[in-house]
Amino acid sequence: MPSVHVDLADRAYDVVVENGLLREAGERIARLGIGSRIAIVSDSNVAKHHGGTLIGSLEAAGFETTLHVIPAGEASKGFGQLASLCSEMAASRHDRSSSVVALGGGVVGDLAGYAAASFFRGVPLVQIPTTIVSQVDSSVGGKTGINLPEGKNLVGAFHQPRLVLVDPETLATLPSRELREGFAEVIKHAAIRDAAMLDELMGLDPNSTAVPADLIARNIAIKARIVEEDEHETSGTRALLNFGHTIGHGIEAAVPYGELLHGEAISLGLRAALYLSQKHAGLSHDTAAKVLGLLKRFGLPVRLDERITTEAVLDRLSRDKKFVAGQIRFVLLRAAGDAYVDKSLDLDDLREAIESLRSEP
Ligand SMILES: NC(=O)c1ccc[n+]([C@@H]2O[C@H](COP(=O)([O-])OP(=O)(O)OC[C@H]3O[C@@H](n4cnc5c(N)ncnc54)[C@H](O)[C@@H]3O)[C@@H](O)[C@H]2O)c1
Ligand SMILES: O=C(O)C(=O)C[C@@H](O)[C@H](O)[C@H](O)COP(=O)(O)O
Ligand SMILES: [Zn+2]
Repeated sequence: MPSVHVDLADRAYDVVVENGLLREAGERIARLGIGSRIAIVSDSNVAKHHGGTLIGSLEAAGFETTLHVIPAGEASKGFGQLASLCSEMAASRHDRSSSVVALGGGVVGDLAGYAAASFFRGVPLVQIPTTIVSQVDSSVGGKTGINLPEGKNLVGAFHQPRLVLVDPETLATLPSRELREGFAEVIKHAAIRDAAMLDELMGLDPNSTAVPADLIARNIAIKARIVEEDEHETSGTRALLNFGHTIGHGIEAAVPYGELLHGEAISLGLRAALYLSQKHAGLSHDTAAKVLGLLKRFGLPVRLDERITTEAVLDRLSRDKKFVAGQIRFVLLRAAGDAYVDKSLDLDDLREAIESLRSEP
């Protein structure tokens, strides 16, 4: 079964992808040689389906565990839940010999990851992702953090996990909306780095939770190679993973958190980025249509709800980390698999792209 090594000097780790892996989590984590106490962080849906299996496996391997369950959904990725989680960990007498295991989607992974980065100034983190978004994207690369009302992911830290355990079988319990949203990140990876995957995705059943392990691993490898090149997003390579995210994050934050799932907002952001890529980067109509067709095939939104105003989206996106000294660093696509960071666009260009989302594609 596939495994991807993320080669980051003293922060290197493996991402293991294997059906049934959750049941082996205890054994695998024990091999890391970390302390014997573990704070498991999960959410109200995931804990119900998969918490028992994880606790059983960790305890069989000799770990002492505490379980910390946050309410499911994006609204939990904020200071309130971070504070409660850190307090619960302190009250449970966790210390520098403890580790955090995140069991859930990207919300759990980002929040628990940030708690691990900051509790006692940093404790080891293991990610066990249970959504497509988290299996192909958020559990890998070390971005952790929380949202502010002003915008997405505005507070956080880089904290690489010590191990990532991806069990595709955990996707069996994922509802269909949450399954489909994950493909926005898969389509993003294909668009920026793997033109062949765009064609292959046409043959995938959008409603099946039996997502092939090798497709998940291929996405992880795309992300891992980019992260190895530019771990802290300083050279610009890692910014390519933000394709569709400038306007997407603006849309996600313009409505109450959780109303739109991350992948749904990114789908809209991808359509807007395709519009700008055709206009400013010479992207062909055929390639733009192919990517857009995939978003539609996976049932992702491509039209912006009229209740979401363009000004609200611009307000949120203008606080994004990709704005540096007033300049927008926007990811455009020249061709399938060929993305770059453009610095020539202004807010009027973005306004036009948001407006383009009002029409039927
Ligand atoms: N750190 C990164 O690099 C990175 C990358 C991509 C996304 N993100 C972040 O990830 C978040 C989105 O993650 P998400 O889409 O996984 O959302 P999520 O974590 O909210 O999960 C979506 C829903 O699915 C439920 N769920 C999760 N796994 C389940 C399972 N196996 N069975 C049944 N229900 C399950 C959850 O309870 C939740 O209701 C956003 O906050 C986004 O900003 C971070
Ligand atoms: O890992 C990255 O780098 C990404 O950009 C992956 C994105 O899919 C993800 O949504 C990430 O959280 C965005 O990060 P941000 O720094 O733009 O907030
Ligand atoms: Zn994303």
